[in-house]
Amino acid sequence: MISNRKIEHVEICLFGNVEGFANTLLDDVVLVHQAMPGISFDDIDTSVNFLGKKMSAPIFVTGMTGGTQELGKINETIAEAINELNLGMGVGSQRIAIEHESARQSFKIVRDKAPNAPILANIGAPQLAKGYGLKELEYAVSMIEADGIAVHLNPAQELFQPEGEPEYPDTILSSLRDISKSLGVPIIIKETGTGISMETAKKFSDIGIKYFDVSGQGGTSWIAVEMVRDIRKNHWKKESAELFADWGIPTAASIMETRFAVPDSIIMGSGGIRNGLHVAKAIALGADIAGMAGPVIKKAVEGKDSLITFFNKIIFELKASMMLTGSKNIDSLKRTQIVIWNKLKEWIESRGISLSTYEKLRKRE
Ligand SMILES: CC(C)CCOP(=O)(O)OP(=O)(O)O
Ligand SMILES: [Mg+2]
Repeated sequence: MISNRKIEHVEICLFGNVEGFANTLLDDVVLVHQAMPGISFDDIDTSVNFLGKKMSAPIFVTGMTGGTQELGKINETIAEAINELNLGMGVGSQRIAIEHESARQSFKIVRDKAPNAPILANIGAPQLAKGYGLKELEYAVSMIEADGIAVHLNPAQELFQPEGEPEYPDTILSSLRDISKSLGVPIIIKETGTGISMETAKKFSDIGIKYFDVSGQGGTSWIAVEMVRDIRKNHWKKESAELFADWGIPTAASIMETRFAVPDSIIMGSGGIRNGLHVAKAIALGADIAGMAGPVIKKAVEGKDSLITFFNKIIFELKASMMLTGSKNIDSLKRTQIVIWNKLKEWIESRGISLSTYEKLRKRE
């Protein structure tokens, strides 16, 4: 029963050991301190526009859950918090709500509680290879009056999921190209903890899709989540899942690869973003906004106030990073001076990305 998988996913993300298998490489990005910042803390403006709507800060809760009454409660708490703070959020895969009418309210509650926020619908790419088309994506969007839809790419997770569907034929690309022409809202290509490469970003920009949620390695490992499910079921894949638990492209590298491959893309830097300094680094490195999931759901189950306190801490840390780099707003943060060293420098050199070329793209010159 699909709802069992939905509940297991959340329970494992909350209480399981599914992080720390890998590294975002954000530690290899240093924001250069400016001792004479030229701005005062209270003058800092963290607002951004995303999906045609204004957010108070470049912080987006990426799609996680939905499908049952209790999972709907989590969506409700997150929606109340992002509504109060003028942030944005996505929902978890709506496949369950397309297949079961009873699951719809757990997603609809998000728009009810956040009437003006930028909100993303969510469908998995495997379903596009198994008959889903414009009708299903339009239904997912209309269910929550979404401003866009995240199509999640999760081949690694499907490979190790006991009941997984590791089916990613190129027909998904032609189907998305056709759907994007009539859908009416943008399609965001969203990875799920293993990151987007230059080659993958290019495949989607070639069909006119330029929104990416990179969801790189370094946060929740969805291979590890499915490994836990394999172990519980004593599934033969469990040991192989452990071998691949740290598979993927580190978040910092994936932001750079996507920006380099598609200079005019809109990038959500996500995967292991845990604090406001990570948010600032992701944006300085080349993302337009930052995405968070794991830490948000952990606070959401403590209640709205706990989640709001958490977001306020993140926003303070973002503003502190902006103060100490002399960045008065998010556009200037995108152009602030950075150092890229250690493993991240080795990664981009071995991938043929020239730092001088990248600097121009990063600063949108
Ligand atoms: C997107 C992923 C991180 C979580 C959902 O994976 P899933 O295969 O259970 O999603 P579906 O219900 O769409 O198959
Ligand atoms: Mg799936």
